[in-house]
Amino acid sequence: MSKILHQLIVDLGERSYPIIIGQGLLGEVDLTPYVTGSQVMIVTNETVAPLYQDKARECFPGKCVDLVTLPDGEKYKDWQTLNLIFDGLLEKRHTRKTTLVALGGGVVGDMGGFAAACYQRGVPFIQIPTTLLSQVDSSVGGKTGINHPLGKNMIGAFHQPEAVLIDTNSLKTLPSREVSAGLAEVIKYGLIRDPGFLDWLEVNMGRLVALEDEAVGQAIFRSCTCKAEVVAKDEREGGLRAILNLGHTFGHAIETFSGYGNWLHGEAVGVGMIMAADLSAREGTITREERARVARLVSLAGLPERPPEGMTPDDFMNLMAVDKKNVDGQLRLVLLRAMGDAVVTADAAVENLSATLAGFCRH
Ligand SMILES: NC(=O)c1ccc[n+]([C@@H]2O[C@H](COP(=O)([O-])OP(=O)(O)OC[C@H]3O[C@@H](n4cnc5c(N)ncnc54)[C@H](O)[C@@H]3O)[C@@H](O)[C@H]2O)c1
Ligand SMILES: O=C(O)C(=O)C[C@@H](O)[C@H](O)[C@H](O)COP(=O)(O)O
Ligand SMILES: [Zn+2]
Repeated sequence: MSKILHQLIVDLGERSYPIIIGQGLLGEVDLTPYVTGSQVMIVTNETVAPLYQDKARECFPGKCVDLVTLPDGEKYKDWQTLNLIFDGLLEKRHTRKTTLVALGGGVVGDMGGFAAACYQRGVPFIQIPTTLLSQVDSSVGGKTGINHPLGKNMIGAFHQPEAVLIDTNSLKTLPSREVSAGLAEVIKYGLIRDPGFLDWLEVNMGRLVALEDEAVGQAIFRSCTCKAEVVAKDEREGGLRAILNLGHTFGHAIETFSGYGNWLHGEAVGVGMIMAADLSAREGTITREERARVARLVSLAGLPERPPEGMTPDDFMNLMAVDKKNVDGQLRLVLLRAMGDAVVTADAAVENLSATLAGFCRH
């Protein structure tokens, strides 16, 4: 039985779109109102295709539906693999009226969205996220792209979807390591904007790790609400949106250092948020107890608390030097002004940053 639990709108004027959240929605919800032409191309990967492609096809009755299956993994979030999507579109003669559908986790979502932004100078797309991370974060907001060996998500475009369909039942096949990775981004929302959500997470983390339906539905709804509000205020990251990058300056450095896919995005962001909290405590904006509270939450989610063995402060500094938030060569970090309140700043004292890096790189 299918049940829509929540529906919200990302309010972007003529580019507004719904996020439909519920149980058993795949195969039950008719998505053709969000499709303009007669053709649909589902972009997915070799893990997700056998699990969900049949149900996904059923969301597009009366349409001509094709499928491109990508290899699975963050290491394939690159130019070469992106090109497989264009190959499939051209081989099947998809026109500029086609609609792409990204069916999978954040990797498929970011690549499918970027392909949609580029193909014949831009075609519409729909997000059907199937990991917790993609349901709480990557499917919303229109950031799309691929990695470069020298930096995460360095090539991409802002391209908003027509709709986001979140079926929480798809999480039942997700490995527990991936559930924990998704919880890192959930914790992020509490830290940047919603102190009440932080309190709730402390009480309910066990239920989330165990994927209890009611708790997971709540966490997805609150996360998407927070992201939708921030994106509606600052679609292209002119200012406020950068708070969604809490933990990512350190986290992206960890992902690039360790080789894409060895550390999951959520794992790297979890450590990055503890590092950002540590630096905030050194800057005096939160207490040492609050810093410990962040580490505890990350650990409760089943995530690592320290960067990879062998990563040095210099590795961090070199990789963070290409961070997209930097301006005129100045490192800008998202720090906590208080628990539940984040700010982007270039003003962290160099000696405090050095102390944070030294503390975390001591193994
Ligand atoms: N665009 C954004 O705003 C944004 C936000 C956050 C993260 N991201 C990006 O998202 C990516 C991470 O996304 P992710 O954590 O979803 O990883 P992922 O896409 O690699 O998916 C994780 C794993 O789960 C598998 N999988 C997906 N759905 C499944 C299901 N229902 N059952 C079983 N297995 C399933 C995938 O095949 C993969 O092996 C990173 O590249 C990150 O940079 C983008
Ligand atoms: O949507 C955003 O904005 C975010 O920053 C969300 C992040 O969780 C996500 O990982 C995003 O892809 C990072 O963007 P980037 O611009 O730092 O590459
Ligand atoms: Zn992220």
